[in-house]
Amino acid sequence: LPYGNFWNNWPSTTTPQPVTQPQPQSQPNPQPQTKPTRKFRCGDEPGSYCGIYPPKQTTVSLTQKRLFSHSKMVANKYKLAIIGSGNWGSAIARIAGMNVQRYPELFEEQVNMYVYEEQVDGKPLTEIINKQHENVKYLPGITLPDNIVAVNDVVKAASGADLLIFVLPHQFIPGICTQLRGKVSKNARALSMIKGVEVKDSNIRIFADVIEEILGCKTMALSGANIANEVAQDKFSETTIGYREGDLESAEIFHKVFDRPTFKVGMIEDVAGVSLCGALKNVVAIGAGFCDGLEWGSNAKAAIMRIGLMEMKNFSEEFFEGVKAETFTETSAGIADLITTCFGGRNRKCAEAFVKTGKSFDVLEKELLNGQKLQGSETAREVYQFLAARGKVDDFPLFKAVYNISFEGGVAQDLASKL
Ligand SMILES: NC(=O)C1=CN([C@@H]2O[C@H](COP(=O)(O)OP(=O)(O)OC[C@H]3O[C@@H](n4cnc5c(N)ncnc54)[C@H](O)[C@@H]3O)[C@@H](O)[C@H]2O)C=CC1
Ligand SMILES: O=C(CO)COP(=O)(O)O
Repeated sequence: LPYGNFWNNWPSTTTPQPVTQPQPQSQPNPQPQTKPTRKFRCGDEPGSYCGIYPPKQTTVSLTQKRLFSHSKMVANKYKLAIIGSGNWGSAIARIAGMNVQRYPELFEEQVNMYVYEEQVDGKPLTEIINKQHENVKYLPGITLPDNIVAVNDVVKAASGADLLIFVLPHQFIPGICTQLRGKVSKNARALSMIKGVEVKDSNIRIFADVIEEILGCKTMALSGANIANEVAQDKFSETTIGYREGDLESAEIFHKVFDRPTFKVGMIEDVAGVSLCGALKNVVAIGAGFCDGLEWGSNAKAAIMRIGLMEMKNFSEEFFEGVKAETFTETSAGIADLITTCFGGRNRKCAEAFVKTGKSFDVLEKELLNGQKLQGSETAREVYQFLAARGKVDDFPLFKAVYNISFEGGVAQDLASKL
């Protein structure tokens, strides 16, 4: 693997490694040190830094020192709770459940997983999960580790947790966080895996900010090219943690929760960029699905993806501060997730069916997804409403066209002429 050098070099033992500082070479005419023009370089020469992951030696020593001297660590172990149990929620619970067993010195073994209770074949889903260790509705055929415990009360599920992972369809987050308000320690750290945005009139927020504001605990984001069924089968993929300015320490703890040989976790100091990539690529995937429904072929889909990437980046840079261009072009959360979703995701699938059947997205979600939720059509509506409130709709012709075709009766065949 060409990038194997810098994804992750976590040690297999907990023994701190000595840091070897590179010795300066004596040169007859030393040149003044020039800063690289790019903030991040990609390559696997020693010391290279792809922007996704810091170089090996620094990371190993820093991480070990910080994690193992952290006051929480000395007193007791991190307790993890997963808030959500859909297709991705269950896949990520499997990963986290295996990793907390891999690092028993760091984490408490039991991981509560909040399950929105429903009856499946006459039995509560929580009961089925706890007996069979399988989420038969949202991730059938995959065994969950037996330290994952399904809990149907979100406050009980989160009780005592130091690390909270939010992985629910975005429309349910405000309700869930309101139930949790005041019930979660402000010292807990949270991570949002939600691919969506919150829009209220001319205001827009990423869900890491929504969660942080309601619960009062530091929240970062994880997003990537992660079709849940593939991750659950241990097919290789990458993902990206976007962390707050200066908070690499928290990111490193979550890195321990998720990183595995087949699930490589990169990190970048850009919580907004990572979150917005995850939300906006779903709108582009609706456009890609329209292309498939129209049987326009690969060139057309590539064009939608190219234009979509530009709109994702322009939108994020215009309305959010500190977003990094390289999040879009160099991380799994950016270009890689756009590609996988436009080829293999639920949004693409339903948008293809939208064109072929003429049914609405609400109907198709029910008919095709068996309880799973579409995020892209709702995000298209929310982004359009936000842009309309800001008077900026015409600056984003793809987002505008996806909304028009999805909700205003626009003709899918006119997609290209609208761009
Ligand atoms: N499935 C995938 O491949 C991936 C999904 N994501 C993102 O992860 C987030 C969660 O998606 P999934 O886990 O796939 O969910 P899902 O779409 O598979 O499942 C829907 C979930 O919502 C729950 N639910 C239904 N009504 C509810 C209510 N009123 N309150 C609370 N929960 C309710 C259901 O019980 C179920 O767990 C989304 O933002 C999605 O975009 C991210 C990466 C991959
Ligand atoms: O986010 C995803 C893959 O990274 C899944 O996308 P869909 O919701 O379109 O299936």
